[in-house]
Amino acid sequence: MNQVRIAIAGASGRMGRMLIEATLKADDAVLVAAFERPESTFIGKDAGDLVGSSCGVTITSDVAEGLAKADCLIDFTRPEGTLQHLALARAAGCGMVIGTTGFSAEGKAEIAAAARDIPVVFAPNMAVGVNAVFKLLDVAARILNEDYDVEIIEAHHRLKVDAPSGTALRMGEVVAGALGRDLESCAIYGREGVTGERDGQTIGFATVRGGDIVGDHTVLFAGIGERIEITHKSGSRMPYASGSLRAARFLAAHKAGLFDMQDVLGLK
Ligand SMILES: NC(=O)C1=CN([C@@H]2O[C@H](COP(=O)(O)OP(=O)(O)OC[C@H]3O[C@@H](n4cnc5c(N)ncnc54)[C@H](O)[C@@H]3O)[C@@H](O)[C@H]2O)C=CC1
Ligand SMILES: O=C(O)C1=N[C@H](C(=O)O)C[C@H](O)C1
Repeated sequence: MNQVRIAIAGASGRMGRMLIEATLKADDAVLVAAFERPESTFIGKDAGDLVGSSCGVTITSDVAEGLAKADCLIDFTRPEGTLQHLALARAAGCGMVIGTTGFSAEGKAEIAAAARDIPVVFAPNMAVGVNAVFKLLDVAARILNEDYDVEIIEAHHRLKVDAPSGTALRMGEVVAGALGRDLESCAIYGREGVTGERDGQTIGFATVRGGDIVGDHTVLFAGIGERIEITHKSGSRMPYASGSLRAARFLAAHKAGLFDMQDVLGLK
């Protein structure tokens, strides 16, 4: 069996550790490199030690050298880190799975440009269940159409730095697309003071941050006399890691191109 050679950026992060664990457990993938920032106290440590089983891969900040051994870089870091890694992956001809959220429009354009040379899966949520929910939202929005007010509520742990979550924003894009609206012009990110009555064309977002909530998302369609709520709740980060490995295997069959998890799961 040809094993996919995986490099992981942000190795000591919440997702980095989960990805190391998932890769070490997979029969068809092998961990070949693990990266951290130069100032990290984890540099020089065995990546496997982060999940309780040494594996002989030393955490390094030399991304270019590590990528020379890899088929795919899985990156869950921060936009600025991901974009630096992207340039190195492009130079090395290495595929990339990008789970990082919070990119500006310019950052997204950089990813699209790099994907002309290397294969990239870029998705705000790698979990199969969330990607199923994206499809359900499209169907629900088309059926309910203009008669229901749409509000998107998300909750995450206290350490999350971007808001609304990438997943909530994608949910907004799916619903807006189904209703023929442009999310950029119809999104309302929070309300305060005398806001006036609700404009039926808007899509509202509400963000909750606290404790160790892994990730909850609800899309509420509020009508007259009834409400529909479509909810996904994450109990673990492992579905994100398993989905990322699935994306890495998918990339092995592609030379270049920008994909998301809907492509990986055959949902388009
Ligand atoms: N697409 C998906 O399915 C999911 C996406 N995420 C996203 O992944 C990202 C990371 O999430 P967590 O693991 O919870 O964060 P975290 O804070 O636990 O880990 C981030 C890691 O990236 C490293 N890092 C930060 N800035 C860097 C830079 N400039 N260069 C290189 N490395 C850098 C940190 O040292 C750390 O190891 C976030 O954007 C989050 O929203 C998280 C879970 C699922
Ligand atoms: O930061 C997180 O934790 C998560 N981030 C992603 C997002 O912003 O949507 C995915 C998931 O919700 C967990």
